[in-house]
Amino acid sequence: MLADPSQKYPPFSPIALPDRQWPGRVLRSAPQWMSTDLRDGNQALIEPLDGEAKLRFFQLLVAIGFKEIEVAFPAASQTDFDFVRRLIDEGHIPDDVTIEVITQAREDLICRTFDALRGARRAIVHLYNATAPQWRETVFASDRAGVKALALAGTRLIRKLADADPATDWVFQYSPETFSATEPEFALEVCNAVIAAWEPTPERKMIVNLPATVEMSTPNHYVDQIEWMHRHLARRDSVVLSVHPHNDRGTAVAAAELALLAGAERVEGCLFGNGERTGNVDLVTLALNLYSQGVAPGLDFSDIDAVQRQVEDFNRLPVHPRHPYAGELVYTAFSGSHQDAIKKGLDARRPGAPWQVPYLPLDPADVGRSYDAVIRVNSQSGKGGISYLLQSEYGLQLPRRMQIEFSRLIQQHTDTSGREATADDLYALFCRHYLESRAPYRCHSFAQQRRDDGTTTLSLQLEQHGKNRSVHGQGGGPLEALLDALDLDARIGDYHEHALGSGADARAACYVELQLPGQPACYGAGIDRNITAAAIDALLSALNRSLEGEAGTLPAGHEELPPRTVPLIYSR
Ligand SMILES: CC(=O)SCCNC(=O)CCNC(=O)[C@H](O)C(C)(C)COP(=O)(O)OP(=O)(O)OC[C@H]1O[C@@H](n2cnc3c(N)ncnc32)[C@H](O)[C@@H]1OP(=O)(O)O
Ligand SMILES: CC(C)C(=O)C(=O)O
Repeated sequence: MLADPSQKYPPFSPIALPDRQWPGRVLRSAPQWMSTDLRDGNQALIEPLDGEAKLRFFQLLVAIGFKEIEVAFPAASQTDFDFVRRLIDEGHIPDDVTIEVITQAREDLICRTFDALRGARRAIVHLYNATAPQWRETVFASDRAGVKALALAGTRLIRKLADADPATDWVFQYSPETFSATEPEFALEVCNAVIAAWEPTPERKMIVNLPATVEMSTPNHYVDQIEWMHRHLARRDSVVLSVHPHNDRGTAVAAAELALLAGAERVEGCLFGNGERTGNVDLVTLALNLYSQGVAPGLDFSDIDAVQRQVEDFNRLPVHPRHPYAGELVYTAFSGSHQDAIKKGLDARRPGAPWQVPYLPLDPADVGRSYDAVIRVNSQSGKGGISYLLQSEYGLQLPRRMQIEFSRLIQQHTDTSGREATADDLYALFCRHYLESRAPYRCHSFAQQRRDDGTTTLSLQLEQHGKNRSVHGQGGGPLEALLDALDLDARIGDYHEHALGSGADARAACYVELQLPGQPACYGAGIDRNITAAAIDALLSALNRSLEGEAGTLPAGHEELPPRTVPLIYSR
């Protein structure tokens, strides 16, 4: 790269528009959408769509809700010509949908375009020619007058052919291609000449489409150009002002949104931003940006995954995992503090209340995504995400201090593997560390008795260091009785239980925090249909883990047991 790029890349010269109106405005309604997936998108594909794929793509666009669809450049290829004919001849165009086709300003191409459209109920004929100095000189070897004459000749021929075929409701669209690189007063001169030649009326409007064929500047400058045109175009009430931003600088979405503030009424683009080079503006993002600001976009992305799968299949191009609203990872949080905040936000949701989940601008359910995908766990994750997944996928509600302990274990695991841990991985690790910690102590069977004085006696058949033993103990509840039976000088800190499932299949999940003398506290867990069995297993799991040296995973400041706030165990 150059140390000083200013000679090679002179900066864009913005238009002067000190009284611009667009910055203070707010978008309150959706624009007229035009999908050019089958034209601008298609011309940018490594393998352009065949007729069959075009038809299925067209049907997808109709199902999403597009009312204007640019279907082809019919004079460019037999495939495109035949596709337009097929749409018309086989009656694939719903009454409320208008097809659009593009043509250069060349007589033979325009005539062929009309051949393709014969018999259409309604059609937009889209004429384009580049107007910027570089194209005037290099492509057309011409000048301003020549380029304007080209546009006028094309317009007049289209008008003649349209007038000769009144059975079709013709709509005319003109695009000064390379508009954003064109001197504004020349772009205006050409557009106004074309408008005068077409003579649109408020009842029979024409479309003037102002493309950022190549994105030349920050969006504010493009939008100043749009507002200036909006103010100066002739017969403004007879013109639908349209924009067609490309994404060379990565700001096409911003350019389109601001252009709508500046007076544009229509946007042309492609799903997921397919199109020449860096793509056309992404209509999915534009629509869902509106939706997440409370504006109905008129396009339906309720099953965004299905739309994405089909578009990837048609275009043979992947949608980026971080693509706004659609990417595989966009409803996912890996980092601990985000997961914590999302979990709290999801827990606090009330039906009918405004969506207020931190870090998620859109409810994933509205686009057919599930909450399960919201949180994923890697080495950057904290207890919030881990416990969310364990709870949502397996119903396990770990107490807070145990969440901290378990998240340390998961972090060791993900640090070592360098990989994401799925909910299944988390559960497997939970089983391995807690539920399967069955040595040196394991309970085979027990009998419990509750006396009139409120004490519990417990008799157990235990396996201890590989040997079977019978032990007996008593206490205020089964856990105290178990400590007594084991003759253990240990303290029980936290105790937590909840049901897993319901009805006849319900099981109890118990979590016990135990501290052996001189050792850090440590959790154990047990799950059983019998609640006392689950509690005994949980205590023995904590004991085994302590004896196996698994204690000590609680971080600094958490080693000491807190004062107990719950009774050691239910008395039933
Ligand atoms: C920005 C956009 O996306 S615009 C749409 C662009 N899409 C496409 O080009 C895809 C389909 N195009 C094609 O298949 C071909 O270009 C065709 C069939 C339309 C024309 O093919 P060809 O006749 O071989 O011409 P080619 O594409 O090389 O075009 C160059 C000629 O067209 C002229 N031309 C280019 N654009 C236009 C225009 N809008 N109006 C009139 N003439 C034009 C050029 O000046 C050049 O003329 P020259 O040969 O006298 O120098
Ligand atoms: C012809 C126009 C609309 C175009 O595709 C572009 O400028 O990118």
